[in-house]
Amino acid sequence: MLESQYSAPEFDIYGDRHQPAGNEPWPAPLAAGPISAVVSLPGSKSLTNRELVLAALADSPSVLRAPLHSKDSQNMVDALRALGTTITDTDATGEFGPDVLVTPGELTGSTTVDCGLAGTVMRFVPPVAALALGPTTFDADDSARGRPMTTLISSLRDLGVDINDDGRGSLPFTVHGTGRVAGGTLTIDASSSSQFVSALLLAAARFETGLTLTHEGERLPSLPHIDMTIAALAARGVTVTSPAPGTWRVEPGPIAGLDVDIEPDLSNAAPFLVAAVVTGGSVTIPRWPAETTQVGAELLELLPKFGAEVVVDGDRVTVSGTGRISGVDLDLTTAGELAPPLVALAALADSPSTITGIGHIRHHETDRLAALATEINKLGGEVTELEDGLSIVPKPLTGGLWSSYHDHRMATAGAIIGLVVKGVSIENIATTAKTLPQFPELWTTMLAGAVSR
Ligand SMILES: O=C(O)C1=C[C@@H](OP(=O)(O)O)[C@@H](O)[C@H](O)C1
Ligand SMILES: C=C(OP(=O)(O)O)C(=O)O
Repeated sequence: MLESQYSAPEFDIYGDRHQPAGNEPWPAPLAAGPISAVVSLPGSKSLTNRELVLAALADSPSVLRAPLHSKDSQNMVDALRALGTTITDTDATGEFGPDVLVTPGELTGSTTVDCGLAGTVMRFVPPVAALALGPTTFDADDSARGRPMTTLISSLRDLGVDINDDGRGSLPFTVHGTGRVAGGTLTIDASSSSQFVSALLLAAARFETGLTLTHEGERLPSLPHIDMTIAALAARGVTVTSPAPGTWRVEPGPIAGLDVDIEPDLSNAAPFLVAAVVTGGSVTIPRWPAETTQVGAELLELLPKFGAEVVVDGDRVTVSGTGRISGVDLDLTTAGELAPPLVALAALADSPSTITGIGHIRHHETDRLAALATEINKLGGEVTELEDGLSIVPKPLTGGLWSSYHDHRMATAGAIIGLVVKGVSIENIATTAKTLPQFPELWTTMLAGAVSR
C-alpha cells in the first residue's frame, strides 16, 4: 500500500502550479487554427463522490478504480475520514492517480467537515453525519457558504435529527448524530438542487425504516444526477423504486462493498469538445462509456444542434466543427451543469440563442446566469438574463479580464472564448482544480495540435 495521495498535503491537487506567479491572470491561449487533439480526462466528480459516500456506508471494503483526484474529491475524502472511514491509495496507479481502497468503520463524528466549494460534500455528508455517534460541524469556503441548504436541514430535522444552524438555514451548522436515524416518509422541495434528493437517497438504506421521499415543487432540475444516485445504490444491492414520478422508496438494508470503475468526467469533456466546434477542428475523447448516467453524455445530442458533427467509434467520441456555429433554443433543465461551456459557444455563434430551464444555476458555485452575462458583456457581448436562463446575441468580442467567481466552469468558459478572441485573461485559473486540476495543462497540450491557418 502506498502512502495515500489523498493524505499528502504537499501533493498539488489544488493546481497552484498552474496559477501564474503572484496570482496573475492566466493568458488564455489563442488557437492558431483548427484544433486536432485526443484528450484523455480524469474521473467523474459526481461518480467519485457518490461512490466514496456509499463505500463509507457499506458493510465491507470497496475499491474505486480511476477515481477523480481533485479539490472536491479531496474534501469528500477528508470528510469521510473525519467521520471514521479509512481511505488509502492502492498500489495500482492510472494516468491521473492511484485507485483507492475505502474501508468502512464506525461513524464516530465529534469532528468538523470543510466542504470547500463542493455541493456534493455539503449535501451528501450531513445525512451520513446524522448516522454518526457525535456532533459534526460543517463549514465551507466563504464563496460557498451561501449555497442553499435549508431543504436538507429541514428534511433531516423532519426525520428527527437535531441540527444547530443558529436559525440561518445555511452553512455553518452542526449535525448532532446519535448513531441512528429512524427514517420514514418525507416530502421536500428540491427545485433549487437535485442534490437534496440524492443526499437523502444515498444514506436512506441505513435509516431504520428506509425512506419514502417525494419531491413537491415547481421543478426538479438535473434528473440524470438522481438516476446516477439510484444506479449507484442498485449496483450495491440496495432496493430503490420509484412508485410515482417524483417519489422514490429506498428499502432499509445493507449497502454492499464494491470494486467500481469510475468513468471519465463527461461534463469536463464539454470545454474540450466545444473547443473543436469553436475552432472548426476536431477533438477525440477516449474511454467514453457506452452506457452512462452522466449528463455529459447529452453533449452528443446537444453539440450537433450548434452545427457540430459527432462520431462515436467504439469507446472514442470525436466532435468536429464545421466552420459554422448555429444559434440554438435549448431547455437545459436536465443538464444545467453544461450551461457555462454551451453559453460560451452560443456567444461565438452565427445567430442568437436562448437557453432556458436553468434558473437553479444561480445557486451553483456562483450565480452563473449573472456571471456569464457580466463576463461576456464585459468583452462586448450582448447577453441578457432571463428569469430561468439567458438570451445570447453574438457580437464581435474583444480581449479583457474574465473573472472566475471561484467557479471552475466559469474559468473554463472564459478559456473557450479566449481560443478565438485575442487578449482574454482568466482570473484564478487555479479554481479549475475543483474538479480538474490538470485543466491548464490539458488545454495547452490540446492546443499544441492546432493547425495554423
Ligand atoms: O449530484 C451531483 O453530483 C450534481 C448534481 C447537479 O446539481 P444541481 O441539481 O444543483 O444542478 C449538478 O449540477 C452538480 O454539478 C453535480
Ligand atoms: C454545480 C456544480 O458543482 P457542485 O457539485 O459543487 O454543485 C458543478 O460542478 O457544475
